Amino acid sequence: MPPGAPSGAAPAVQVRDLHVRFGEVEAVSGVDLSAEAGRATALLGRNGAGKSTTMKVLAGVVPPTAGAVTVAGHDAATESLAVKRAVGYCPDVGGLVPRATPWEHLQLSARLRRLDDWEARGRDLLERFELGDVAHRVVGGFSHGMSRRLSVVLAALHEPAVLLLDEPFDGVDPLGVDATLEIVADARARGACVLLSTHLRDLALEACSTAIVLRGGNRVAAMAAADLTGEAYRALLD
Ligand SMILES: Nc1ncnc2c1ncn2[C@@H]1O[C@H](COP(=O)(O)OP(=O)(O)OP(=O)(O)O)[C@@H](O)[C@H]1O
Repeated sequence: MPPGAPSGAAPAVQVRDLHVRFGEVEAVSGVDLSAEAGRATALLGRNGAGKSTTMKVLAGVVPPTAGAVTVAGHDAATESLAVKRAVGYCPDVGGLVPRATPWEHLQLSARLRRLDDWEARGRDLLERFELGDVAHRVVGGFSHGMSRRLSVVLAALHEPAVLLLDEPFDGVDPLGVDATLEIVADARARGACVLLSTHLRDLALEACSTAIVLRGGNRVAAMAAADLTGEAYRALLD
């Protein structure tokens, strides 16, 4: 079982009536969702639907304004540190230090998480994402796609119980997409729960067995990914 994995059959991620307010803006207004260990769940919806905000709450980065959120058995409102330890989080933007190299990012992440014997896995992940040759180059000069790849590597390094990938395919070339799909498959196979937000319905269906659609801060559908046809998706977005 992955470190920090919940015991028993409770969903790895459980969200009940989540509200998140930023000043006057209600970014999330009453989302319910649950996601199981060993499965990947896609979070879809138009720009501003509340996907990234929901992901940030699940990552322990933004506190819920109201509602009940449990991640790997930890309450996101009161145990954000335990939540941060249990998850691997690829944020939609940012999170990288421009003057540090990929290898230094891995070293820092390993130190913060007190990982032993992480170097071989770190090297392997960089190779899989074709970042081996630039492992010692500062990331300030990286393209958008290279930065996205490194963010996925950092999220996956410690084999988290809950893997949160926010727009991992954004600007990433087909080989990077394949490497990300492999990471998702590996995580599912070792019993982790994966949540993946994307605008790309085809890739969501390829990576995930369940799809959740948000609109205007609300959940408007939760279904088997295979049932989310292009027509069904467009109807949910309108
Ligand atoms: N820090 C913030 N301060 C104020 N408003 C915010 C903040 N973060 C998000 N919002 C607002 O909350 C709403 C939901 O934003 P969010 O980023 O969660 O959407 P999203 O579904 O991830 O969109 P996208 O597909 O464009 O990334 C939007 O109206 C956005 O402007």
